[in-house]
Amino acid sequence: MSPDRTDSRPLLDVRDLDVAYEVSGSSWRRTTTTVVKGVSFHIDAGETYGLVGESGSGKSTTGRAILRLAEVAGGTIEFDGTDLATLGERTPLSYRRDVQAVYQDPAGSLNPRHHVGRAVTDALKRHGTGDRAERQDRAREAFAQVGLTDAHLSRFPSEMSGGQLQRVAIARALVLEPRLVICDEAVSALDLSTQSQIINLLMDLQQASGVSYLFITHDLGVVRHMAHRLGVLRKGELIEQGDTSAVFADPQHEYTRSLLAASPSSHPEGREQRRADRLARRRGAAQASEGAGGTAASASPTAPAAAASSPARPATADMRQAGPTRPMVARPEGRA
Ligand SMILES: Nc1ncnc2c1ncn2[C@@H]1O[C@H](COP(=O)(O)OP(=O)(O)OP(=O)(O)O)[C@@H](O)[C@H]1O
Repeated sequence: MSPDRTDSRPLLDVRDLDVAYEVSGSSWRRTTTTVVKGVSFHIDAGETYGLVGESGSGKSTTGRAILRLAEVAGGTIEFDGTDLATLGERTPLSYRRDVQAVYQDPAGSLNPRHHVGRAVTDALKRHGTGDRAERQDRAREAFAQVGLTDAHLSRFPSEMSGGQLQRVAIARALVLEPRLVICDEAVSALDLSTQSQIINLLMDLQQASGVSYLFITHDLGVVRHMAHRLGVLRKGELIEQGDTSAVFADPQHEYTRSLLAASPSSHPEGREQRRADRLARRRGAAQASEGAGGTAASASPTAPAAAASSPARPATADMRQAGPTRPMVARPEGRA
């Protein structure tokens, strides 16, 4: 299913969000510190919104507020037109089903004594889905969707790799057919090749189901490939947001520029580009020493061309629908 929009209302609408944590346990004097300040953004159906910023900038806290795990001190969060503040203290099952999360450490959320298949069947059971046989069928289907086999269902977490466990976490989230998945550093702990596989898997699943992602990461390279739009958090404030390609091409804020400048060192695309640059330099040097005197560009059409033609692509990723060429989801008028 493609992410067709039938109306202009975003799936998630966060407005002027403040989140504060209590920093003093004293019963007579409650001291709080506001770590998310006046943050506003929206996510449309079928869209990926990247939330980036350095450590401690409030990315996870924003995700936690949407999941109702952190108290909203100001502003509103609307999901499909419903203000979460009106839902009452106990989060309704329907909301818990609609909004799922995938975290950095999948093993941490899996019971080491249970087969991983049970994580999926238990999720279905908690939400009252089907009988035992149906839940097992659904788990099998979900595993197949994320590239795992029936044999994986009866493995323990300790018998699986990090990438396989992340697939289990994704299967567990998606089997509930959520409308929004908050991916909080969901690929950060994976090696580059597995990271690319999981990113492509998430993008494929989005294409198939129309699910939206809030993709929280400090890795700008990942966001560049995943996100239709992105927001940059700094010290709890959203200092810049816009279409991913526009922000990368022309960052408006000095802080965004410094983040972008710092990102090549932490991402495969940077490594790939540096590798190509190194190759080009070596070839240039070799030519110079042979007395050819050619530049790297003239000496080696392939290396600089590779660097120039794929400035934004991780070396290991299958970027079928990367960044700017991905079909954009229609946005309501006047929105960032
Ligand atoms: N439970 C808590 N109680 C008090 N302060 C907290 C709590 N959780 C987070 N903080 C503080 O809130 C700020 C934002 O933290 P948050 O985890 O949202 O940042 P982040 O951008 O996700 O960082 P990282 O990339 O390191 O995960 C930090 O200063 C952090 O120390």
